[in-house]
Amino acid sequence: MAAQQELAGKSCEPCRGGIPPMDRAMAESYLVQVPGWTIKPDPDRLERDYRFSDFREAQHFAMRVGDLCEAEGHHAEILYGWGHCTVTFWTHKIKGLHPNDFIMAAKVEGLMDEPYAPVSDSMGDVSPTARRV
Ligand SMILES: C[C@H](O)[C@H](O)[C@H]1CNC2=NC(N)=NC(=O)C2=N1
Repeated sequence: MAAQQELAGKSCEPCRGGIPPMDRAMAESYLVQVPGWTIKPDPDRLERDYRFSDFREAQHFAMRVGDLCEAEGHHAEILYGWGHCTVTFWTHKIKGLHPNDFIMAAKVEGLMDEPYAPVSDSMGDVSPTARRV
């Protein structure tokens, strides 16, 4: 938990490539700092599936994750549906894992401590021209 908070306090550094992705041993040493996350292969990526009590809670979480990613300039793949949200990070330029991915995972963990607030009210303010058709 303390290790996770330390990781969450860091910021993502731009990764322009030209370096190898983390090897498994290094990745495992970071993984212990973000309990609940797992490493999936090809390319190596960091993933966690979160459970919620309904669709809107999962949607709310997915949107908060999206906002966090945009703020940090490091973006998750997000898949959500009724009662679940899967969040995946890897670093595209190096086709694998970078410390940025673990920093983001630790920050996403912090979102789980925030209270649920529905998003439908704020979405009502979206101008018609901004809507997708
Ligand atoms: C140019 C820009 O910084 C890059 O394309 C960023 C954007 N967001 C990203 N997000 C993730 N998850 N991995 C990346 O390699 C990545 N690269």
